[in-house]
Amino acid sequence: MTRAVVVEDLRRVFGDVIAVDGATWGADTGEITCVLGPNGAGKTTTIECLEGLLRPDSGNCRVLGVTPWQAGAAHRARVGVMLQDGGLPQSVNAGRLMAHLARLHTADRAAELIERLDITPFATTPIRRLSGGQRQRVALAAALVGGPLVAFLDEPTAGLDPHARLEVWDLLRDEAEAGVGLVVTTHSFEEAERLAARVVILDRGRVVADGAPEQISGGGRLEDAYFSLTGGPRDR
Ligand SMILES: Nc1ncnc2c1ncn2[C@@H]1O[C@H](COP(=O)(O)OP(=O)(O)OP(=O)(O)O)[C@@H](O)[C@H]1O
Repeated sequence: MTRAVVVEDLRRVFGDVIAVDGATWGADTGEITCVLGPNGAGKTTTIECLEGLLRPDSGNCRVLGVTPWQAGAAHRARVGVMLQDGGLPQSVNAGRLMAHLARLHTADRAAELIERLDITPFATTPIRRLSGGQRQRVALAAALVGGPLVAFLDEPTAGLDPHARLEVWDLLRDEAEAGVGLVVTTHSFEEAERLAARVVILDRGRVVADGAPEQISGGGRLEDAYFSLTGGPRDR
């Protein structure tokens, strides 16, 4: 079976900084893979290679069997992307944006996602006027509106209030159950423990753990395993 996402011996440097240093891991459809790691561990750089926004210096990436930076429009329509800073146009409102994005895809989930993510109360407000959490919800809806087979979500619950976070977790579980492969970067152990079938921990550009959360934590807390694998807060 072709894996939804394959990262093979990936390496990407920026000048003197080695952002990703020979990382190998993968993710499957129908489940959530959470990618954790300290600031600067190489999570966003890896995800940007998988989205086709960056080319690695060496190694390989495949998404749905395709090399992302060589992929055409048909591939891009099957892949949802939520960037860390939202990457949203600022002067349109969420309702217009969702209607516009829906027209670019054959699937149209705009109305369903607006309802599900409780966007209606601010759907006519220009995006630049929205709160950080409201903008996050719009960015997530925009990533899922075309009904992707794989979605890359960079810290989708960062800055969300507890209610919105639970709504997003429910939505992501339902997406996975419907067969979507979700790759979610996060700094939340709770999020990884609650959502992930698989957890990948990066540290200094390398994979230091890859497996089911309970496998990595050995039946204890994921947080403890994370600190022991990444050196712990006092050692950094
Ligand atoms: N365009 C760039 N130019 C120079 N350095 C970069 C660039 N992009 C990333 N880096 C560096 O590469 C390293 C990895 O960054 P990356 O954003 O991938 O980390 P991250 O794991 O996503 O971190 P965070 O948890 O803070 O989002 C960092 O040291 C960062 O400063």
